Amino acid sequence: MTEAQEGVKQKNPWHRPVILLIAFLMVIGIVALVAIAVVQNKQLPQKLKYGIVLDAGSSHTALYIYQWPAEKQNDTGKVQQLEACKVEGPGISSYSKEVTKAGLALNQCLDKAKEIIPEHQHTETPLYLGATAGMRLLRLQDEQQSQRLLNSVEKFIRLYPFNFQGARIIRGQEEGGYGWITINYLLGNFLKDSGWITQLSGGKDTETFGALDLGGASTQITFVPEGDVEPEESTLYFRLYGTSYTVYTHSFLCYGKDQALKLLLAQRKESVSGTITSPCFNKEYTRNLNVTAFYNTPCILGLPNTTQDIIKVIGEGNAEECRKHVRALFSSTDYTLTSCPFNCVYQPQVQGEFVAFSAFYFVMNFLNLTGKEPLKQMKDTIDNFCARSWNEVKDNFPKTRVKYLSEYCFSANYILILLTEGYNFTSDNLNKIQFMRKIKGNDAGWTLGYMLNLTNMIPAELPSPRSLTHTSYVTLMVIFSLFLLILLLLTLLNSRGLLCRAQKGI
Ligand SMILES: O=c1[nH]cnc2c1ncn2[C@@H]1O[C@H](COP(=O)(O)OP(=O)(O)O)[C@@H](O)[C@H]1O
Ligand SMILES: [Ca+2]
Repeated sequence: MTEAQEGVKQKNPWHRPVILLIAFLMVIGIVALVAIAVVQNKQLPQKLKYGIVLDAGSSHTALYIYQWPAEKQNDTGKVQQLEACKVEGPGISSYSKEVTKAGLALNQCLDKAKEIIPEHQHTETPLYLGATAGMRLLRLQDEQQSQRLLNSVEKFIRLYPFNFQGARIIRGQEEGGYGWITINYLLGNFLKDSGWITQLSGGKDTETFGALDLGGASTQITFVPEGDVEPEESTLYFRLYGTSYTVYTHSFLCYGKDQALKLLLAQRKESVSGTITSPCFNKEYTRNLNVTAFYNTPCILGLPNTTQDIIKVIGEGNAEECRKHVRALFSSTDYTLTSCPFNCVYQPQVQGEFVAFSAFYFVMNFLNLTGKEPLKQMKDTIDNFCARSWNEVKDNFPKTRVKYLSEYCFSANYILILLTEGYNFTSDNLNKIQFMRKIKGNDAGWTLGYMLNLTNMIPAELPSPRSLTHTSYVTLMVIFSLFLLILLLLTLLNSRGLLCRAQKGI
């Protein structure tokens, strides 16, 4: 050993352990980097799974195909809608007199599902059919007939190779609850970030959004209230991803927009000439109602007192008056199946954000009122639309279905009163409602939540994290890279220091 080297060793007695430590830390850093990259980028088998849900609504049936990666079925937001197929013709409850036709009508959409889903997966693909308020009403009218209809539909669906789980009429509470699950699942509200970092720091729970669903025969409101929920029949308890939710829900049968229109027109007194006037239709609009067919619903107790088979409805186009008629619906006990529907039904104060979908969206979207417009602007827009003559409206919207177009004046006023006087939204919190048809490419509705629940795809507890979120991945990579860089610099500085000292012969 030279004198200089001896000197370095004596003046820097710690240099060897420091270098050893730095080398050791560098090795750890490199191993960590490689481990993170391997975990994050490990090849996951790409098997996809499928599920089918048929939404047998009062006005029409729709078939939804969902798809998800087999290995990630318990993660939130992994299930995606692959296809929505609208079944031709009316809802299945309209086939009560010709039950075999209800199933036949489904064949186009079921054939489409056969084409879309790979053949070798047909038998493992679950298929559910849930019928809503149209069938609830038919069951009230004639329970046996509604069962015959469901049996006939089931028989037809069994001709297909899918793993059919049966056709049933879902309860109003389920319809509300599954709609709430769907929107919050799609918005990612059950779990903001399932990555390691978030979970290690306590896993933040996000506020859920309330769900407002307006169908043809019923409407549902579902949300997590601030205080306690009562009574029991309006309470849903969910444990999802490690969090417990107590949810208020109520479904108003007969208060979907099609049944509500029947209730509204049944209130009107017919004139001697067999006509009724209604402020809820545009001026110059006329419609002939076949009395037996139109009023054939258990929502109306008995047919209106009329001598005619056909009643002519004449529009007056007056939104202010229309709202008075709608208001009367909410307190009337004359015709409604559920007497005293809104004032007597317990509902906690609405709170938080809401998503309003189905007919809420269709109607408000038509009137360009989906941008959280203030109440006054909503009223003005609706008033102006109702005041337009039917001929002008028809000319302006030649592509819109006449059935929908003719009812937008009524539907919009109905929605306004339902929200403000039924559900008690005020001008201050009406802007908490987002009118949406789709969330991230998926239709907002009860079907996705129904399938997630029946296939046990929402775990009660938080699944153990398998890989990192992109943010966590990038953060860890940056931290370890910086760590390695610092070590590298330290090593360089250290060796330069040694060199200098060696050169200076210290
Ligand atoms: O484009 C549209 N414009 C207006 N209303 C629509 C449109 N598409 C569907 N609807 C309405 O949405 C409602 C859907 O109700 P659905 O058939 O789901 O009944 P349900 O949920 O009460 O069983 C019906 O009133 C239907 O007329
Ligand atoms: Ca519906």
